Amino acid sequence: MSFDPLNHDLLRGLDQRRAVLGGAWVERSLANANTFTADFQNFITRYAWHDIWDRPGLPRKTRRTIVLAITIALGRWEEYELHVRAALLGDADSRLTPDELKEVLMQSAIYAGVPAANTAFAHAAAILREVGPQIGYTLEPASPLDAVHPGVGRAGRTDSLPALHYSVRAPRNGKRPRHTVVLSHALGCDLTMWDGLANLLAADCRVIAYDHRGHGSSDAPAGPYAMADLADDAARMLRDLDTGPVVWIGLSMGGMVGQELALRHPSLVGALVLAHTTSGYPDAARDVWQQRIATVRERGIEAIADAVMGRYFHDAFRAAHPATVARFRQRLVTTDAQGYIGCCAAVGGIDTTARLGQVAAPTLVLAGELDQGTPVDMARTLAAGIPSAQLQVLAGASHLGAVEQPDAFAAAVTAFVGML
Ligand SMILES: O=C(O)CC1=CCC(=O)O1
Repeated sequence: MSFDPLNHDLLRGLDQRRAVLGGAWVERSLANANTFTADFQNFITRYAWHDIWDRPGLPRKTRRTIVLAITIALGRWEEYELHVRAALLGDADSRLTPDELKEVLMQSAIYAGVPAANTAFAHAAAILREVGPQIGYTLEPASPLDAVHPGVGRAGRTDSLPALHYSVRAPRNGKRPRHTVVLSHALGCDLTMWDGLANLLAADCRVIAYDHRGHGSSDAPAGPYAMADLADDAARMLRDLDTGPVVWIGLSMGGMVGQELALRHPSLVGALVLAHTTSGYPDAARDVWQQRIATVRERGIEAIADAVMGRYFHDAFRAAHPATVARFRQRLVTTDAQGYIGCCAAVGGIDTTARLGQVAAPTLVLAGELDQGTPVDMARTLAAGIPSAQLQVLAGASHLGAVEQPDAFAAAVTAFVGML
């Protein structure tokens, strides 16, 4: 067997170390080695940089994150600073943005303790001041009083009445929003039904979610309401928030409000996603809405809750996701009964079919293959009536398709929004 004079592990380790920490730092460290430290440098290059960092099982970015968290937890500030700098300046695939670094530090505050995170923030801020110009980042003054959870957004209420509770997520990329998107929930739900989609869209859009009157934390005035009232509510909120034309994404009742908003306030609607919704019910179904109102009035929302869950989610979903169903059921039965009844009247009375031709906004109509509340035929009527509408049917979805099939729903919405 021939003897290979090269120590491949050492050379591989050096390559990896250069890739993670930068060539200049590694050359300096090699040049500074001496009779006392050279063995140790050789050892860590092979064992840390080759044996561990060269393992393909985790992406380099994940390994960077692990090192940051551990050095914070151990208070190894020299090593931490080295890796913060390297993480911010690293290659495009493995570098951390300042916002991602912030998230690592926030999480470390919980797992390693606030004093450790305090020091970690101070060191990282000093490094950001230094490398900011290289990575296009400027530390600006900002008040902790203005800080909001980025996964929830800034909550607010309209000054005008009935007061509507809403949340606004700013685009996470810090740039001008690509669009302002409004998420409008179904009957008996609230704005939290949109959390997943809202956070996805907030990558580059301003995202507003709100509670309809009679729902969530919005006011519940005495009913009955008409769909025009709910659309005028939305218009009022959008004017308060100075949105200009929005991409309206509404599911079921939220889609009905979207239609009426586009008809009554066309300048506020740039595009529409009408999901699991209808432009009108046949007479028999209108009677069913009147029966539902009577039942809730006499016996409360609890009396209809199981039937509603049966329409919102199909059997297999209910069996596989009992906690999700329980959460939506709890939301439904804790909805203000007067507000719920008021909205049932608006939903039962929806009647836009004859006016759909006036909807000018580009529209995506989404239907659930298994939806019994608003069957696919109702979606076909919408798509046929709205001049620039396209129809997409989500296979295997029932009424709350956005909850049953969040990925398919999000894919359809993001593809549509991406084309606007
Ligand atoms: O409550 C239902 O059964 C279905 C429904 C109609 C309007 C809405 O938002 O959900």
